[in-house]
Amino acid sequence: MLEFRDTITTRGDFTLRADLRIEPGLRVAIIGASGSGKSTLLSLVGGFLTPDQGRILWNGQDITHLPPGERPASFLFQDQNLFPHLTVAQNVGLGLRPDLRLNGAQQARVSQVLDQVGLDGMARRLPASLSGGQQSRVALARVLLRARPILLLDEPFAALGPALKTEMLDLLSDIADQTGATVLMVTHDPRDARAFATETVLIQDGRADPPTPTGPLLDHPPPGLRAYLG
Ligand SMILES: Nc1ncnc2c1ncn2[C@@H]1O[C@H](COP(=O)(O)OP(=O)(O)OP(=O)(O)O)[C@@H](O)[C@H]1O
Repeated sequence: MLEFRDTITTRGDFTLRADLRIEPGLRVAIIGASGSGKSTLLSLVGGFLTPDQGRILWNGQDITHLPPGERPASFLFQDQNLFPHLTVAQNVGLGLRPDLRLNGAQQARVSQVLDQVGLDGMARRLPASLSGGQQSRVALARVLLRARPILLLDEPFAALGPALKTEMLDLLSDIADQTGATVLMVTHDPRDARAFATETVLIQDGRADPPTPTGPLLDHPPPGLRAYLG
């Protein structure tokens, strides 16, 4: 279980408070207006930010001050953080060893996850020679390989068209099923939240609310969310 215990985080004039729990294996959407603190919440889990007060726990362990590399989390950004000078296989292999000295078994595992995300035959290509959807698949293959218990996604597929986005969300669901990961996904699109997330954390007025079931929240949004959804 992921817990925010009375955290208070300030960034300039902005303050975000969070006191909530997320059950293991849950898929959660993070929604809220622009600038409400969605990326801030993810950064607190990923270790890129530390709260001024309060604690963050994973399965009872205090991770508040752990550096990002020691957190139980993988991060997927919109730009997919691929290295342009590395091949598809190397970009994925980074998930296992940052120095890319993979042994035979590790190389075989890279091929296996590339197959799983539909990129067989593309191992030696460079990211620039791939479509946007294929680049997303490379990033997902790396996530699959790392198999961290928490997956943090900051609008990962916002640049893709609707059909491709649905395809990627389905693939992400499969990966979450396979790894049993707890997934926190920032999205501006309520359809993504409905399609992917069992529960949703709403951020408004400087506070991240505990997760509530996505369907009822979007069917009967509180006034602030209704204004945001339009
Ligand atoms: N490095 C920073 N220094 C000062 N203030 C910051 C910094 N980064 C973010 N902020 C402020 O923190 C607040 C929350 O930012 P955050 O990026 O978490 O919002 P968001 O909900 O993810 O926004 P968006 O939907 O536009 O991406 C904003 O008011 C922003 O101006």
